[in-house]
Amino acid sequence: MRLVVVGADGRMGRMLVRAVAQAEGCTLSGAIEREGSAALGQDAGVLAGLPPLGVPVTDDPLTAFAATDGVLDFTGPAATVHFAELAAQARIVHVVGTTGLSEADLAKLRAAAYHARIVRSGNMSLGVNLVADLVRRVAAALGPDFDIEIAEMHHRMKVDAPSGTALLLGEAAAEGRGVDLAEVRVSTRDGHTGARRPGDIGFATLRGGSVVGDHSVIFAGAGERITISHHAEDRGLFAAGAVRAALWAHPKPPGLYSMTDVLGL
Ligand SMILES: NC(=O)C1=CN([C@@H]2O[C@H](COP(=O)(O)OP(=O)(O)OC[C@H]3O[C@@H](n4cnc5c(N)ncnc54)[C@H](OP(=O)(O)O)[C@@H]3O)[C@@H](O)[C@H]2O)C=CC1
Ligand SMILES: O=C(O)C1=N[C@H](C(=O)O)C[C@H](O)C1
Repeated sequence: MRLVVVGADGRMGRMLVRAVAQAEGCTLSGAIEREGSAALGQDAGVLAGLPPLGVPVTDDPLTAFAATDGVLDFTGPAATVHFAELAAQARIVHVVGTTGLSEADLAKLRAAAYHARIVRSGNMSLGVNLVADLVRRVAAALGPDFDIEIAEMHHRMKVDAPSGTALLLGEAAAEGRGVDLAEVRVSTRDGHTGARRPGDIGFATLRGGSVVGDHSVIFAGAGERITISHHAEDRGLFAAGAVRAALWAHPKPPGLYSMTDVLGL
């Protein structure tokens, strides 16, 4: 399968280039960065710390998408919406790891999925998706007597909050409880907040250093507390998941899929 990496000079972009180069059955057919990027013209393999792959970074996604089977996209919301339109026109696979997408962005992805095969997840690792399944079942089993709080910590350069993974875990908890996350989500607390509203799902965001991704879902009851945690130690996890998602989606009909579909959970 031919794959293009967009945002090829980013933290995840470089990991994706490595994962594609090392995956059986995949070749890197293009590497994209934005206009004016210092990475333009450089070999994507060399940028990723590999021997040259003969794939220079360009700012021309249209040409790259016309000669590929799929695109791996861990960039930013505006770029991802743009790439989704181009991937739909080219009828290719679009793996979206980008987080911080708004409801309007998601609606555009849903529209693009009439023509493209899109796999989107706030976290592409097997471990987090297994944890989400566990959280859904624990939330259903414990019921509303247990308060649910989700804590996350990421590196100092992360720009969106709560993390995509925290929201994915929140969705799982809400689903287990049979409620809509939007109705019960509390993302900030500051000042005289009053007592906790029963049924709320709270989020706490920490940022600092080089943390790849830590998440904990806390079920706090009267006299006992259950904590389910995941610690990502290497971004290679997410890149491997993205390549797996692209290979999985290649023969599928157009649609919007998740890692739960890819992993068969
Ligand atoms: N779902 C998952 O499993 C994971 C998701 N993520 C998400 O992936 C995203 C990227 O994270 P990370 O790699 O750390 O961020 P980086 O900022 O390191 O990388 C993003 C890259 O995309 C580039 N980019 C942005 N806009 C465009 C554009 N229009 N055209 C081409 N390139 C563009 C950026 O260039 P420039 O610097 O010039 O803006 C940058 O090189 C985030 O949303 C993050 O939350 C991260 C890890 C795992
Ligand atoms: O920005 C990151 O780094 C990460 N983003 C994703 C998220 O928002 O959950 C996944 C992972 O935790 C790393």
